[in-house]
Order: sequence, then structure tokens, then C-alpha cells
Amino acid sequence: MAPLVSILENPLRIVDQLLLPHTTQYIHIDTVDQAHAAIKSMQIRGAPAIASLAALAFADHISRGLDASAAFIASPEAVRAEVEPVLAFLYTARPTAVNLGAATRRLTKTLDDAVAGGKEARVICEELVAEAHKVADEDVGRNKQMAKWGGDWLVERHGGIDGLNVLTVCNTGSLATSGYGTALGLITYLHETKKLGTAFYTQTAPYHQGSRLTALELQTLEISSTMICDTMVGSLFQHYNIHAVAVGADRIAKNGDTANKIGTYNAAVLAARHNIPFIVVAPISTVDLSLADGSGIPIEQRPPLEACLVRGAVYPPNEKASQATVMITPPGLQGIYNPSFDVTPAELITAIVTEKGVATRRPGELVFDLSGVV
Ligand SMILES: CSC[C@@H](O)[C@@H](O)C(=O)COP(=O)(O)O
Repeated sequence: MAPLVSILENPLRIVDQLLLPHTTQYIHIDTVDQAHAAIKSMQIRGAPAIASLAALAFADHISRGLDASAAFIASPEAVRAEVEPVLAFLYTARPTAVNLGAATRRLTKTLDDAVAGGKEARVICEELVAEAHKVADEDVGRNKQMAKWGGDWLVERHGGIDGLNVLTVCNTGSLATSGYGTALGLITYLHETKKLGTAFYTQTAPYHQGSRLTALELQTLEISSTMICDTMVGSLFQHYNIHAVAVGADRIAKNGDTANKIGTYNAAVLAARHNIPFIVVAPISTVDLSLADGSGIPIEQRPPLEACLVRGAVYPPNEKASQATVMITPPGLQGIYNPSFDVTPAELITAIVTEKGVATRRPGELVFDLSGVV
């Protein structure tokens, strides 16, 4: 079966990830406001995918202005007055994934360079649209590159054996990117090169990116897989031969400390206890060299209610009500901790894979120096 697609263009649409895996419904994104709301509500999620959607919604906004000869085409200053608030607004949609900020900064630089180069307003807008499309289009190619770097590195580390069992957390596949995926891309590459044994994945409560989205992607790709509850990682490591943990990232500090989906840190601590390589797979746009370490990474706190609810299909199947959201806590429960991400310290990470290659820590060092990688 064809891989799932998170974003379709012309007209811009996204698959509503709140309804997956039981309903596949594409929703139109006609405005920057709709893109912001879709990212915030997690109808689309995954650090690269939200950067791609923000860039494409921005491109559509500018294109519509060009087609309609909008007032902001009047001068370079008017373009700037239009563009800067739109980019600043998109950047506020979710705080931890730095790719969104990397995309908005990249587009701001395109604007600055074009204005400094004395270009006329229409040309500046055309360059902005082209650059925004590049943000989304580049993603698939670099994902395939990272998957190969990381997959080949892992196979070599294990002496070229087949049947590698890899655990992943959350969803980092086609749904979380413009296509192919990061950590799930590595798993897909191992499958394609016949080196994969089984892909294990956590359910990833409370949003269940694992049991709803990774499950669907692996099923669609016909990759041999096994789901575990988040609480079973230690048991898995005790009872199965797991050759690696591969995860994505929302932001990586200069020293390699990595923010990723809540539960990643637990898996990293247990992987270290069991001497299992722990691999982070993420594009360079995820590295934030402005942060020396992970203590400065903003961690998004999701609404407490999200941790009290489970969404899914009615079971056993019932024609009257196909989907339902149920509350699993007593009504009115107070005191709920619901951070969306945690930070895994660099010392627990064996390798960080970007499109430039595989970075490892120097022998005896607890941290990475990623300044040379970016
Ligand atoms: C290629 S996706 C990388 C990360 O964004 C992913 O691992 C993750 O943590 C996603 O979190 P989410 O809250 O679903 O957006």
C-alpha cells in the first residue's frame, strides 16, 4: 500500500490526525489562521510536518496576495509589514519544535536579503513563495538520506547481521514529516534492505501517536511490528533482544541534549541500563545552537484534559456511533501533569543522525559538539 500522506497541495489540505486511524479525512487549509489552529490542536503534528504546513500556508497567503495585486505588493516596506507578523504568528503555534522557528527565520532571511538587494515588491514575494515551497519539498530527500546514514551505521555496529529489532517512540513517519519519516524512516530503510526484524513502538500516551499513527503507518507499509504500552519498555529490554532505540527530536541543544515526545527519556535511561544504542534521527533544522544545553528548551504543557481522555472507534463496532472520546478519569480531577516533551541528556544518546551523517560523542566525553554539524 502507498505510504500515508500528511499534506497535499493545490489546494492545500492535511489529513486530520485527530481522526486517524479510523477515519481518513482531509481538511482544507485556506488561511494562515487555519494552519495555526491545525498545528495547535494537533490535527497535524511532528516537528518537520508542522514546519512544512506553516511554510506552505504562508506561501499560499503570499501567492493569493500576488494574484489579487493586494495592497502589500505596493512596496518592499509593505511586503515586510505584511510578512513579519504572519511569520511571527505561525511561530507561536507550538513552542518546542524548533523546525517551525527555523522555517520562519529562513523566510525572514529571504525577505531581508531580497529587500537589501533592492528587489521590487513583486519579486520579493515570488522569492518568498519559492523559498517556502523549498522548506516543505526538501524534507523527503533529507529523510531518506538520514535513514540510510543511520540504518547503515546500525547494521555495521551490529556486524552486518539481519533481524535487527528496533524500538521507537511516538510517530516520526510520513505523517510527522513531508514523507518517509525520520526515526520511522530509519526503520523503513532497514525493512527495505531486509535488515529489520521487528519494529517495536510504544503507545505513547496520552495522545497515542504510537498506537494510532505509528501502528497505522507500519501496517500500511506491511512492516513487521509489535506495539507495547509505555510502561513495558523495561520488560521488553529484559525479555527481547533489542538492537537499538531510534527516536525523532523536536529540538536538540548544542551539546546534544534532545527534547522529544514525553517518554523518550524513560526509554533512554532503560536503554543505557541494558547497553542498547540510543539513536536520535532529526534534520539539521532541529538543532538549536543558541542553546548550550537542554535546560533552555521550552517544554510545551498540553491542556490537562488531554491526559484524561482517550479518542477512538467504538468497540465493538457500532454503526450509530463510529468514533468516540471517552474520559478515563473521575470528572473534575485536579492536579494533572501533562508535559508534551521531555529532555534526554546527551550522555544517554549514542548517536545523532542528521542529513550530514552520524555524529557520535568523543570517547570519554558525555556531550556532543554539534556546532560543526550545522
Ligand atoms: C519526525 S517527528 C519528530 C518529533 O516531532 C516527534 O518525535 C515528536 O515528538 C512529535 O510530537 P507531537 O507532539 O506529536 O508533535
